[in-house]
Amino acid sequence: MITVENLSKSFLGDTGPVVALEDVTLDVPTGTITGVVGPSGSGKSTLARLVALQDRPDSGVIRVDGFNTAALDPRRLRAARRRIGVVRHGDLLPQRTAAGNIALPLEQAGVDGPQRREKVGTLLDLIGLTDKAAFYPDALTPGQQARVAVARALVGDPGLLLADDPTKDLDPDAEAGVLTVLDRARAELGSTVLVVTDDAGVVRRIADDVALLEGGRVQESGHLLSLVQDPGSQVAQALLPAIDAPKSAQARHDRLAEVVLVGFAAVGALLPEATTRFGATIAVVGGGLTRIGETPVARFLLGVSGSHADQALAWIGERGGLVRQRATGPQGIVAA
Ligand SMILES: Nc1ncnc2c1ncn2[C@@H]1O[C@H](COP(=O)(O)OP(=O)(O)OP(=O)(O)O)[C@@H](O)[C@H]1O
Repeated sequence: MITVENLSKSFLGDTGPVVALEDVTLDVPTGTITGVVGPSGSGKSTLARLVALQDRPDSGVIRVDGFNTAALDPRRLRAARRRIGVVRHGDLLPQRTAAGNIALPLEQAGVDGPQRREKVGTLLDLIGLTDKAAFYPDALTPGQQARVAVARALVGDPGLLLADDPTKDLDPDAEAGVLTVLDRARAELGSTVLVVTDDAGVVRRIADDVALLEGGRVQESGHLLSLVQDPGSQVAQALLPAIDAPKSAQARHDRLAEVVLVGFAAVGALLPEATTRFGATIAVVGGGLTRIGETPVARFLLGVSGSHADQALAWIGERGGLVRQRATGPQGIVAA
């Protein structure tokens, strides 16, 4: 179990100190995937280096299995580092096969042959590369190499799997393959995973929890599916489809409302049912549909017309849709 409390870190830049992280506290619940997402320069890689115990904070504490790592002697610090499986890109040993690369940390730890083979076999299966066990890195695609790097980081059963930008430079298929592996590590091995990325799509695809980092500070954090249903959430703004409807389209309706719908039932059935029940005309004027993990989530700008338009919107709200009316009159919240 790794905890991160009140971390701050500055560097000396060309024109003075640069604050990379300021008072960052992060909860990475056991057995979940937490995504830290933020723009370039927000401090993500600095945070990843500190969590990997490759660098020290100016202040704040990182605890591994309850121990404050700042107070550990060099031997214990090395042991704490081994509890964190860091996915390292592009440094597979070219003279070792895929299996040999995955096995290396076990060899270094003195694990015997049969145990090594069993563990490496399990991980090759997890990353879908059992048939490529004897291939050398240069015979693997970049996506396959990235999956081998994840397996190597997992081989010591780390308390935390840490991946800084795990889909960097990969094409969409290879990216999906790496994210599937991280997802399977959580689901099948019970791994606790921290992913640092500037790609909202990575967070949408695999994260249970999210922290939004900006200017070295955590702006918002929490359970992803809860945050997207929070009308004031910056995470929702960053991760849900943008609402971009032309003014002319907006003018044609009695009511305009932003609606967030979560889950198959809500996304598939609420709007058609509201149409039938209230005799309203409901048009999707803007926004779109996405997925958070396996859950479909829609953010639409709806144009609603008819004498029961308000009732239709209130009814959608009562059934769990988050409805914010943008009205042609004064703006108000119909239901939340
Ligand atoms: N070794 C360093 N020396 C000086 N400044 C640094 C150093 N490392 C990071 N910084 C600065 O700290 C801030 C945070 O950098 P960091 O690399 O952690 O951000 P990031 O979110 O990972 O960005 P990117 O996605 O572009 O890698 C930036 O202003 C960066 O220029």
